[in-house]
Amino acid sequence: MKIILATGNKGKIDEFKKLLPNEEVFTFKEIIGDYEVEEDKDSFKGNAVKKAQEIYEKIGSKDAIVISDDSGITVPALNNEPGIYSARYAGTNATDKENNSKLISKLKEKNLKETEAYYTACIAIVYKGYTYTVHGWMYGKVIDKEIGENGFGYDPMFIPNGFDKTLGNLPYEVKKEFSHRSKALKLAKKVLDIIL
Ligand SMILES: O=c1nc[nH]c2c1ncn2[C@H]1C[C@H](O)[C@@H](COP(=O)(O)OP(=O)(O)OP(=O)(O)O)O1
Ligand SMILES: [Mg+2]
Repeated sequence: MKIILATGNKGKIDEFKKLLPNEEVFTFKEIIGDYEVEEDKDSFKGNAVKKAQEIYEKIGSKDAIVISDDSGITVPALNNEPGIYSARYAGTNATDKENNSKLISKLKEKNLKETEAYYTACIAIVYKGYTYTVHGWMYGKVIDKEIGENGFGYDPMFIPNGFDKTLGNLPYEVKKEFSHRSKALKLAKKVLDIIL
């Protein structure tokens, strides 16, 4: 099956390719080149739907299977920041490093060495003009420093429940078992089984 990912995030693309080893996975950039979808909705679902629908329209083939992912990390002790603003926490086009530094300063302001946090992923599928959405979550805590180089984004600051290391220091096999993205994609595969 040919699947087109409506994402420009390299970390997500690597994970989707590992999670879909038996499918032909393309990124939208390989098909239509550079394109930016404005993420102006107020939920992961709103932005995931917008990204998948806009890329599906741009590609212009009814039979294309387009999959988007809108995701982020929520820290209840910081009034649920950064949430849907995770990618632009430190400003438009902020790097992962800059976003992590901002989260670290926010935690330090509140003297929080560690606190509960969770990742959310909403995956939207668009096929034959119809849109389907599924969600997945991963629970754990964030710490006020970055440890390890594995993963991407906030992973060096995130310790999943049941572990004592950050995702920066855990192999991808662990993240693959429990991640918000893996869980959402399991549901997305069930949707594809039904609609294709
Ligand atoms: O597994 C994850 N491990 C670490 N960090 C993560 C993860 N999942 C999402 N995140 C963070 C990265 C980014 O700061 C934000 C996603 O923002 P989000 O708009 O969905 O993605 P993006 O702008 O990087 O790429 P795109 O919109 O093209 O899919 O949450
Ligand atoms: Mg984005």
